[in-house]
Order: sequence, then structure tokens, then C-alpha cells
Amino acid sequence: MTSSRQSQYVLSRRKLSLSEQTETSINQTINTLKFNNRSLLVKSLSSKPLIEAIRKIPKVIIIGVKKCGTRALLEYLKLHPLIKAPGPEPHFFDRNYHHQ
Ligand SMILES: Nc1ncnc2c1ncn2[C@@H]1O[C@H](COP(=O)(O)OS(=O)(=O)O)[C@@H](OP(=O)(O)O)[C@H]1O
Repeated sequence: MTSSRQSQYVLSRRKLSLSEQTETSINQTINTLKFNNRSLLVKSLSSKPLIEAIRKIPKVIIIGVKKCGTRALLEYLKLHPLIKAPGPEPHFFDRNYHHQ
């Protein structure tokens, strides 16, 4: 990233008051989605839907083989008032990724 783009990025972070944790999530998303051009994201950060989408990125993912007790773990964690879960198990990876 060039220095002008870097300062643009820092300014955007300040303007949006992103926490360090949110910024880490954004950076992980950038890496995961293989965004090569970060300036694209910096420009998009002014878009409210994108910010909302980024806030919804999970902070924790429970992964387990069938019948290992992931449902019970999720139910116990959901008892905590500060923990939100997307309803029942979303099965994101087994529904969206298939190895051959
Ligand atoms: N703490 C603990 N100790 C032992 N066994 C436990 C525990 N918590 C959950 N369970 C049992 O785990 C089974 C469900 O696991 P999962 O939630 O991973 O099931 S699933 O694959 O998502 O359907 C399910 O087993 P079955 O009743 O045989 O289906 C649960 O009874």
C-alpha cells in the first residue's frame, strides 16, 4: 500500500471509529477474500451496508465433526447475555464448500 493510500485508510478508520477488533476482522476478511487492491475496500468503507456486513463477521466459529457436541457448546454459550448466535447451527462451511 502506498503511503497516501495508507493515510487514507487510517483516516477512514478514525472517521468510522473502528475498534482494533473490528479492524482485525476487516483485515482477516481482506486476506480471506484475497482483496489485492485494498484501496477498493477503503473507498467502499463509506458505504453503510458494507460496514454493517463487516460488523456481522463472526468473532468465533465453532467447528466440529458430526456428533461431537457442537450444538450443546453453542447452547451453553448462548446463555451469556453478550453472546449472539445466528439461530441454530448455520452449517456455513458444509453447505458452501465441497472438496472433491
Ligand atoms: N457434554 C457431552 N458429553 C457427551 N455427549 C454430549 C455432550 N454434549 C452433547 N453430547 C452429545 O453429542 C451429540 C450431538 O452432537 P452435535 O451437536 O455435534 O450433533 S450434530 O452432529 O450437530 O447433529 C448428541 O448425541 P446423540 O444424543 O447420540 O445424538 C449429544 O447427546
